[in-house]
Amino acid sequence: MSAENCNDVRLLVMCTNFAAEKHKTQRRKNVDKTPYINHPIGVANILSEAGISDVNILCAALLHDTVEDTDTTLEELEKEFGPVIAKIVAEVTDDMSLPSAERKILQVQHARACSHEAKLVKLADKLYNMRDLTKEKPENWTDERISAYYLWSKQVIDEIRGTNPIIEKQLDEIFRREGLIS
Ligand SMILES: Nc1nc2c(ncn2[C@@H]2O[C@H](COP(=O)(O)OP(=O)(O)O)[C@@H](OP(=O)(O)OP(=O)(O)O)[C@H]2O)c(=O)[nH]1
Ligand SMILES: [Mn+2]
Repeated sequence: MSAENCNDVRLLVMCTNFAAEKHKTQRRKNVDKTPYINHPIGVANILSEAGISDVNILCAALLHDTVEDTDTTLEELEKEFGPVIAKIVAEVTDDMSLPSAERKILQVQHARACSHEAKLVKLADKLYNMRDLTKEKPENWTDERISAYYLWSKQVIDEIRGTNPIIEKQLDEIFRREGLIS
């Protein structure tokens, strides 16, 4: 069954299954080595909780790290799930051939030009990762690296404010607690 003939529920299940297969050998960087798929599912859950019901956005959230972190290509996503979902994923995918520091600068520079759909996925991605950071330090991360992640996340978020008040309020609670806003 091709994506254009699918109902929304079918599409969501297909994307969840696709992401689970692609991330199946990956783990988060926490001590318990949580399965990586918890992250994309959690990002989609943040969006759903905030009232987002656009299936293309929720599917893009489920798939958002497949191209960056697995052998998945954008062409594959387009073939499986259509151009709308593939484009949102493309917008939130870093060029992994570049050094980490350069990717971080580019995220700040490119954030504002992203589509509304991609900005929503970005907000939820950063919220999930910062919540993880407040729960537990990733293995081998120094306090300085954690502080730098909060600071950089705020730089990205500051470029895309006005996208979703519910998620931005939750982000601001974290930034306030970290002393990055008053
Ligand atoms: N906080 C946290 N992050 C973890 C953990 N395990 C894996 N990650 C991933 O690590 C990335 C952040 O670590 P960095 O060191 O800054 O990433 P980098 O390798 O791409 O430079 C996030 O990627 P991302 O989702 O692509 O987002 P982004 O940071 O590129 O926005 C996040 O999903 C964990 O246990 N805690
Ligand atoms: Mn992510």
